[in-house]
Amino acid sequence: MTNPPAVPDPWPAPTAADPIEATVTLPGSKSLTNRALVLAALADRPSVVRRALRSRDTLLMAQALTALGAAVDTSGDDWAVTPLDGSVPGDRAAVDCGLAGTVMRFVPPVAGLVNGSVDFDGDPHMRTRPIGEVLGALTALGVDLGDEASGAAVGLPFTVRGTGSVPGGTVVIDASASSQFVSALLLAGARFDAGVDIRHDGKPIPSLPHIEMTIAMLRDRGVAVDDADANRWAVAPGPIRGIDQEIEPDLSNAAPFLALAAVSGGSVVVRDWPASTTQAGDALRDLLARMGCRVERVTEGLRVTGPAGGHRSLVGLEADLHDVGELAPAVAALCALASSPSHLTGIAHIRGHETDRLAALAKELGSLGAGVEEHPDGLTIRPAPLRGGIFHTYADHRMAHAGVIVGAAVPGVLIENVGTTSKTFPDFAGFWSALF
Ligand SMILES: O=C(O)C1=C[C@@H](OP(=O)(O)O)[C@@H](O)[C@H](O)C1
Ligand SMILES: C=C(OP(=O)(O)O)C(=O)O
Repeated sequence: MTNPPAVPDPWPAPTAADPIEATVTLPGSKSLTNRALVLAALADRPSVVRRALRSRDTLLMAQALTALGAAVDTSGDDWAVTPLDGSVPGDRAAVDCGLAGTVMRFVPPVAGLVNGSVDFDGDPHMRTRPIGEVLGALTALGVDLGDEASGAAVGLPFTVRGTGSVPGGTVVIDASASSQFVSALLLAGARFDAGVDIRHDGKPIPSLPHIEMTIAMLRDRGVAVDDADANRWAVAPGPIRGIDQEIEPDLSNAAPFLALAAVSGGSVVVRDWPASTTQAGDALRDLLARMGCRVERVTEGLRVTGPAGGHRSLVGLEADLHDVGELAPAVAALCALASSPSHLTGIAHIRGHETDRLAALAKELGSLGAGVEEHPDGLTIRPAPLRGGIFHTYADHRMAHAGVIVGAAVPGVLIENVGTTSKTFPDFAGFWSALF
């Protein structure tokens, strides 16, 4: 893999002098790639993950599964995966979770299924992201977390002492902080001796489309999942079939590109937009239409055309983003550029994402002049003239996306650490600049 050229820090976000007309082919979905890798590592035969996303989160996942004894060939666009062989090479392994929620939540249940100790840690901020419910559940399901010195582990760093099998069974968790808690247990659950039967007890679970994605991918591989009752999921014990899967483009990462059509009054086509999908990013079709964009399927993919006059003609949005919280930073940036007020609700949980996104959006959009009020579970955003300035990202790829959207409309926006976009997008700055 060739490294993208170095970009200055802070990085001057390009501003659209004219309506942008572009057709883009976006890299693969992070959520689909990392699920496909985990399932391939647990499968009964080799798999291929076609058009895999090559980014920090997915390479960390490939490294983690390799450390546990799988083989992942990441040399091309299609990644061949040889399943785990039952033992951690060298009996002890270290897993770097970086800032990837999917690595921190999805890999520990897998570590229980191999023989050997696995030490988990990650970026400094990762130590604050929630995981305690998954660790508590794993203990209840018979996994040894080996934390006799400190009592029950509640976050990074922690160690899983795998024995090669997990008894499994019934477990109750509170997944109101992250849908990934449920996905984590479901992904590995078929390989537990008794499978897994998960009940959620707590406030509503966010990001439900991501649980649907997990279930659909398990069923594609022959795993029986019972999701007939709300807040309960049961996976029968049995093999996970190794398959070839082509990864869809990342529809959440389509947000800044479609937003570029919206703010510039231009037209952007995202190639290969799936006809049906479990990706949360598909909600952009509805959200952008409600803000005044024309959204249509065309032969090549999905076309969004911004209103004549660009962002000054966008209307504000009343939206509950509970199911699609990862879209909130890009949507908030569009709302800051719109001509009427917006209320974004249902997203308390995004305070536990790569950074406290509600606080970060209020601060950074506010520092450029936007009228942003922060609530416990959302944001109110009122139209106000915006100005240039530094936009801090807090190591959050989606904060960088928010910053470039504002920068497309407002001259003089400087993105601090735009390189943080490498979490889910290779050379985002180069790709974005090429559109202006
Ligand atoms: O399972 C997944 O792939 C994801 C689930 C969601 O997490 P939360 O449920 O923590 O919001 C989403 O925001 C994240 O970007 C990816
Ligand atoms: C919340 C996100 O990521 P993670 O998978 O690290 O939770 C995100 O990408 O918006």
